[in-house]
Amino acid sequence: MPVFRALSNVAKQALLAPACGCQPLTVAIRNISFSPRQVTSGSDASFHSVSFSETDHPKVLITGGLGQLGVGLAKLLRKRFGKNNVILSDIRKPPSNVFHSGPFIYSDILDYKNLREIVVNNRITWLVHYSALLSAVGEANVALARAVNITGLHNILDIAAEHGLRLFVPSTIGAFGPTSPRNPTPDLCVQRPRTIYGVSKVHAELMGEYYHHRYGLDFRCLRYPGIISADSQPGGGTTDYAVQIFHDAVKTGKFECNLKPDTRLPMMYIDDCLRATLEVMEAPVESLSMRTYNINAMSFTPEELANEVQKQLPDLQVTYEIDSVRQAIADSWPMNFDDCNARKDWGWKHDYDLPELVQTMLDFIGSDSRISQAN
Ligand SMILES: NC(=O)c1ccc[n+]([C@@H]2O[C@H](COP(=O)([O-])OP(=O)(O)OC[C@H]3O[C@@H](n4cnc5c(N)ncnc54)[C@H](O)[C@@H]3O)[C@@H](O)[C@H]2O)c1
Ligand SMILES: C[C@@H](O)[C@H](N)C(=O)O
Repeated sequence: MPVFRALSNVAKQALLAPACGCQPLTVAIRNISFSPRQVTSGSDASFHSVSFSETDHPKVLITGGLGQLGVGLAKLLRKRFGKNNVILSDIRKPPSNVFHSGPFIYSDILDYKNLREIVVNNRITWLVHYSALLSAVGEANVALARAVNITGLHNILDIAAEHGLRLFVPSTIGAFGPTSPRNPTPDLCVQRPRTIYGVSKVHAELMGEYYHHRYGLDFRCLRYPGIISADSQPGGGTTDYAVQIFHDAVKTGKFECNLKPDTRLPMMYIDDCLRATLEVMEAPVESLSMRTYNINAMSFTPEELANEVQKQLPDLQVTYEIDSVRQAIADSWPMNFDDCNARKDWGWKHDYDLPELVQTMLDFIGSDSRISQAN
């Protein structure tokens, strides 16, 4: 296929050419190889008949979409861009309500060709890369975390650069470490995390910014705090206690916390997190003075959270059984996040502080458990 060889040569030349900050190139990053599944008879005609009205909305692919955050993000983006313009993907089987709520596709981010085929066949323009192993599960399986969080990211970056996508990759408070300033932690400071999760996220921030400067990739990244949600379960992180306390408080009236009572960490309600993600993706390029931003909402300790929950459920009993792995991780993370650049550049503003968070979580979980008791 001469055309593929020619493109491949362009890619090689571009990679060898000196970096030029003023005129970034978007080129094929890898040697392009022909995938027979990519062009099938019958699909070709519709592939080329793009109507202009269709291009008004982005066509979004969310990887790792069945975790704590993906389903909620798909719901928000579908409301804005239309149901069929947002495709959720994961390697797990979706529950039936998710499967029936909009397009879902199997996608393993370690399978480069399959990923490229999905992007091409669906004419994806925005990619939200949520697949990852979080901090605690990452420490329990370093080899897998390295593969998913680092090799998987390389696939995503190359596909996004080759196809001119706008790419969102979340980072985390976990991208900082014990030598970072912890109270508050600014956007730019020492980043020497001690977890494979944190190391992989610093790598993602740097690689994304490098692809932006070198190839013109429209890379956008937010460092999320611990995210708290009522209708989706966290995937094995250090901040998971702040979700579990609500479920246990409502269901059993007892909660055993795996972090010390005075462990302070930045946290955010999921609605704020997902709205921030949409806002930074829609922000005009000229408003972005950086490509990786801290975002912040609140910061509390387990004791402060328990006190706030006890204002509504005074009988809640909290005990502490410390998990040494999670505690060591939490002790190396920021206590407070400085997000002044996000507020200044693209107008970031959170809605939920601790009292609103607690009220919202208890209302949701309380009504959910009343419904299941009635059924
Ligand atoms: N939830 C938080 O508190 C939080 C905070 C900071 C940053 N983040 C980041 O946001 C993103 C989403 O977080 P989450 O809480 O939804 O994570 P999660 O652990 O709940 O979900 C991750 C998803 O990735 C999928 N996955 C794993 N291996 C895969 C593979 N090879 N190919 C495709 N998918 C694969 C899993 O099946 C899972 O559904 C992650 O990148 C995470 O680092 C989350
Ligand atoms: C903070 C975040 O990245 C995730 N919730 C974790 O604890 O690993």
